[in-house]
Amino acid sequence: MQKTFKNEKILFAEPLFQCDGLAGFTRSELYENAIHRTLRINQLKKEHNWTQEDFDIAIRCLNYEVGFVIHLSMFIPAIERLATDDQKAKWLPLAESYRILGTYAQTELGHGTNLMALETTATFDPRTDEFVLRTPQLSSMKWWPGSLGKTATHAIVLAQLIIGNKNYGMNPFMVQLRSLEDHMPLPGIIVGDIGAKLGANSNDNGFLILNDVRIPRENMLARNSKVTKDGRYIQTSTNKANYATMVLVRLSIIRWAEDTIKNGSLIAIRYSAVRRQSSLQAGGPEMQVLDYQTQQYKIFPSLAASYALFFTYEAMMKEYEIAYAQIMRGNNQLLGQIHGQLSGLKAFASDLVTYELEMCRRSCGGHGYLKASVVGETLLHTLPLVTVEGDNTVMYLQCARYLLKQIAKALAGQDVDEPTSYLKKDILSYTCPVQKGEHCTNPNYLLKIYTQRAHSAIASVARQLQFDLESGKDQSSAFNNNLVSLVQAAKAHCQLCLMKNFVESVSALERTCSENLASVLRQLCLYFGLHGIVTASGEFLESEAIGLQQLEWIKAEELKSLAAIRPNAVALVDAFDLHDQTVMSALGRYDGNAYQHLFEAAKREPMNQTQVPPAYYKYLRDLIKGQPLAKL
Ligand SMILES: CCCCCCCC/C=C\CCC/C=C/C(=O)SCCNC(=O)CCNC(=O)[C@H](O)C(C)(C)COP(=O)(O)OP(=O)(O)OC[C@H]1O[C@@H](n2cnc3c(N)ncnc32)[C@H](O)[C@@H]1OP(=O)(O)O
Ligand SMILES: Cc1cc2nc3c(=O)[nH]c(=O)nc-3n(C[C@H](O)[C@H](O)[C@H](O)COP(=O)(O)OP(=O)(O)OC[C@H]3O[C@@H](n4cnc5c(N)ncnc54)[C@H](O)[C@@H]3O)c2cc1C
Repeated sequence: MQKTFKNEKILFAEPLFQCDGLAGFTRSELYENAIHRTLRINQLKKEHNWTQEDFDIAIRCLNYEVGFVIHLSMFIPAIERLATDDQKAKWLPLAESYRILGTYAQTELGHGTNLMALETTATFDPRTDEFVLRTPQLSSMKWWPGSLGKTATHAIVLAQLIIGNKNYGMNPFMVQLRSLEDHMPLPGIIVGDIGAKLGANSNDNGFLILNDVRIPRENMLARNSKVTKDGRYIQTSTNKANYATMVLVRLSIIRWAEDTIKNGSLIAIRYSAVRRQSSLQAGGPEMQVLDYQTQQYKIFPSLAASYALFFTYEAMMKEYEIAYAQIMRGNNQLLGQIHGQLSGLKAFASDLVTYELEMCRRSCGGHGYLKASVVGETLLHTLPLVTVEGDNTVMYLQCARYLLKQIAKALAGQDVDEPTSYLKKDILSYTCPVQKGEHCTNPNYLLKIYTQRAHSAIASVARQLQFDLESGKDQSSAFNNNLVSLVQAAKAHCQLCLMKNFVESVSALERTCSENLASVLRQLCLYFGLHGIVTASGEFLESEAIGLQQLEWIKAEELKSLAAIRPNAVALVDAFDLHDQTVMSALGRYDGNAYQHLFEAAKREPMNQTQVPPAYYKYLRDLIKGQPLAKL
């Protein structure tokens, strides 16, 4: 599942990367530890000639609990995508050698989603051949960018470009924030950390106020548009190309989601295999809770989602690489497709894993509420994924906007993109492939059902929009009147994508792997498909992709699937090949000694380093001895 990290032993031999001790760290300690880790991984990379992929896998092995995440995942990719060749030659060597440390400063206190309304300005001053960057008001200050608070020496600031009295929209500007001599903020720069978050507190997300900060004209990243010395704005590519960095990060978030749900399902399944509680026969032996159908119903979706997201990430990486290669050659033909696909899939993947991680946590009973189980911490660290790189609702709507364009092309008899080729089919010619109970065991039949449901959802909302427009609603009112259905259509398309990638990937694997492995993967793929229909049965019925009889067969087959997966459940999470130090959970250790590891973790609890707590001497002693308490 995860390319086995041949350097795991090297990494986890060092105390710095042993995660037991992170509990109880203060924010400053977490922050410092994260920086220390990234720089040490960099040293290991040089010492052992690791590849960039090894470096990335090392960071994933540490659950991204490292420093400079934005520098690595956004600042450098943004230079690669938004800078001219000369600008790349200047800035990339500095960034790649950590001589400058960067962030991607787009979101403001008052705006995150609506990029068109960003308030930070960059006004061209032809007299000095400079841009003057300003934070006009409180709501304009940059707010949230990772590493901005205490680390970044530079930021790619997204600002409204003003020339004369004309606004040329959002453009990217390289701005130095701190001195490279003493790290102090430069004149006109006010920066700081925005405060503690629910999770990811090793990251110094920050705020930035720009008070008439001057930068040379050459600091506008000018791959897609530039300003000449005499103040002319020249657009060399679509402004949408300035959004390219976000597309890449949305792809990375799908893999982040895959990594977190693998951790969650591994913890839940391994713990459920060792936890014995209650018995079915009076006086009989206590059962492994993994044998309760309800426990399987709770956690096998996370197991199936782990594999589904793995296959979808692999497929989308290939799709992205093709699109990116074309875009970097100036051909933006695939930009709309990759944006629409990754907007929706980032939202669907992060929604899916945050829901399933909570189910994994609940399945661990009381111990799921201990930090030492880690499944709760994993959820906290995953929660931002439904917001970062675009709030999920807004991302679904971007995907829906893409789907509406595609179905309009399909209905006009024009070519459509491969991911939406199903919209060319005649929706009325569909017949449900499941005509007998045993048909439910065919993933390809299920795929046809998913396809019809997605097609129907998109066609339905397109018709409703058309009806609203013809009834006299203006474009934005008609759109707002159908947002819920648009999100529903985008989700239907994304769920189809996951199912399609799962079915096609297993089918491809069957040609090379053993029949035993093929049958296990087929079973999991089948379960993923059945469960998806059951959990959204209303939409599948509404679209007439299935009828009540089919739903009855599918629900029965889903429950049978649980029993079929049970014998392989532990092996399927072991196949993730995750080191105990990656999972970090006392409940999910490979040796299965959950109680021993829980007790070891409790003994490490700082409060247990003394037998008598300080509070005893302050408050309890007199109380217990019946002596009057001093005024508190
Ligand atoms: C090695 C270690 C690394 C580890 C890896 C870790 C991975 C990193 C994971 C987590 C880190 C995350 C840190 C967080 C970073 C951030 O959050 S950065 C800020 C992100 N902000 C957003 O995403 C803002 C969301 N809003 C938007 O994208 C836009 O405002 C919009 C909602 C899309 C609306 O766009 P716009 O205002 O322009 O208006 P529209 O009319 O909707 O769109 C106009 C046309 O542009 C097309 N479009 C829009 N966005 C994109 C895009 N991103 N790419 C391509 N094209 C885009 C849109 O389709 C319209 O086109 P059309 O006119 O042809 O239809
Ligand atoms: C941990 C973390 C790290 C981050 N790192 C960075 C970073 O490095 N750089 C950076 O620039 N930003 C960063 N961000 C900011 C992030 O990109 C924004 O928070 C995100 O884009 C959402 O925007 P918002 O916060 O303005 O939410 P809003 O858009 O204000 O969302 C609030 C509500 O309004 C709804 N809504 C908004 N617009 C619409 C619409 N058009 N239609 C329907 N509903 C709508 C949303 O669905 C949501 O329910 C980070 C955020 C977090 C939490």
